[in-house]
Amino acid sequence: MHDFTYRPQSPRTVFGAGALVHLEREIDLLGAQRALVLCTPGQVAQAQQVAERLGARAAGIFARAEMHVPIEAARAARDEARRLGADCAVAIGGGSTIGLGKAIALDSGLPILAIPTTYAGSEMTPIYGITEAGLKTTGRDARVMPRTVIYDPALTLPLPVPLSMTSGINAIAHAVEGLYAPDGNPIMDLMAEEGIRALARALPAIHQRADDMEARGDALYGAWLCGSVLGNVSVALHHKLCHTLGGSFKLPHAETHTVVLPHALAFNLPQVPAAAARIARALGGVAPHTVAGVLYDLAQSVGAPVALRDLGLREADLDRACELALTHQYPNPRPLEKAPLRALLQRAYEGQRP
Ligand SMILES: NC(=O)C1=CN([C@@H]2O[C@H](COP(=O)(O)OP(=O)(O)OC[C@H]3O[C@@H](n4cnc5c(N)ncnc54)[C@H](OP(=O)(O)O)[C@@H]3O)[C@@H](O)[C@H]2O)C=CC1
Ligand SMILES: O=C(O)/C=C\C(=O)CC(=O)O
Repeated sequence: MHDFTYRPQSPRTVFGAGALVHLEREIDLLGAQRALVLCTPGQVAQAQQVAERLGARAAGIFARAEMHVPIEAARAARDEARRLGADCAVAIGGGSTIGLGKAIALDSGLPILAIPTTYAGSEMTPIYGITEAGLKTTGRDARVMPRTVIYDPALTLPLPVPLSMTSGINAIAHAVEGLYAPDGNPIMDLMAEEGIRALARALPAIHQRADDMEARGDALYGAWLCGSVLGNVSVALHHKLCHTLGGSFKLPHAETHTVVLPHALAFNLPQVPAAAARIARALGGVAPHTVAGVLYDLAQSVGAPVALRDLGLREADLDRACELALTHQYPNPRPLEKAPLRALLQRAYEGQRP
């Protein structure tokens, strides 16, 4: 029996190969005249392409986005936006660049137009994260949700294959946890299942051929769906573990999601049969009790990491990681207890197949 409350939250979304040509139209629709373009230091060429397209409406480029949005970068970007009189920010890049745009918006309400070039999904969420003195704070605020998102698969062609694989699995993780979220709903379930299906199809194809435009489009379509799920529901143990490992042990974001997902899913699986059935369908009709192992195999088959020890975590850190994951718990279908959680972390550390 369905029982839910749903208030859709979604930016205006423009999707298609070559969709960047619609940038000027979308800036017009925002009523903006001076756009500050944001990017990471390595993506200045793409940012310049955007600035050239905007011509006189480009206020400048701020190329200091970095992972987990250090407060210093957020303050510098806010100052730059103010100094240049920017009336919108165009964030071209992955979750780090879009996160920087969100940090500006949180403070100033500046509208953001996001052009994602990874599959992390931040562009579809009202979730922000800012790191100060080594501590990452996350929150939800409608002000940080991008007003417009342009998805152009052509812009993802240069995304290196290893990052494409882990970023895609980061997106799958949003959908997996959306399927057992206490505030989920039937629309989110459909989007989550279809998002997992699209990414599970696309990643092996991109692994085979990085410039497969069809597969790049499929992966970005999956990222849109999975990001939308993240934007509308709560997340659970899996995301908590990844935020702990990323925030306190500086593990890389997408790779950590990739390693942890099969283990967190195996932990919750007995409690979530309906979610398992949908994931199983999305993965090609496998047996529902095998989905955690199938996701592990997917990661391994596309050359993605499967062990936390290969991401730089020390075995001596596992006890502390377990303690941290038990504090300020996210709602989870299976209650968290120390011994099984510590065992989960050990298996993820060693890279055992669940
Ligand atoms: N708030 C939310 O809802 C969400 C937030 N996040 C946050 O986002 C961050 C992670 O985002 P993620 O997307 O995984 O990674 P990043 O945005 O950090 O991108 C990773 C790297 O990818 C490279 N890159 C990006 N796009 C391209 C491209 N088209 N071609 C070549 N290289 C490219 C960049 O390299 P270079 O450095 O060389 O420029 C960049 O450093 C984390 O801080 C995470 O917490 C993630 C998901 C959701
Ligand atoms: O940490 C943030 O910036 C907010 C959410 C996420 O990173 C989601 C995720 O873990 O992929």
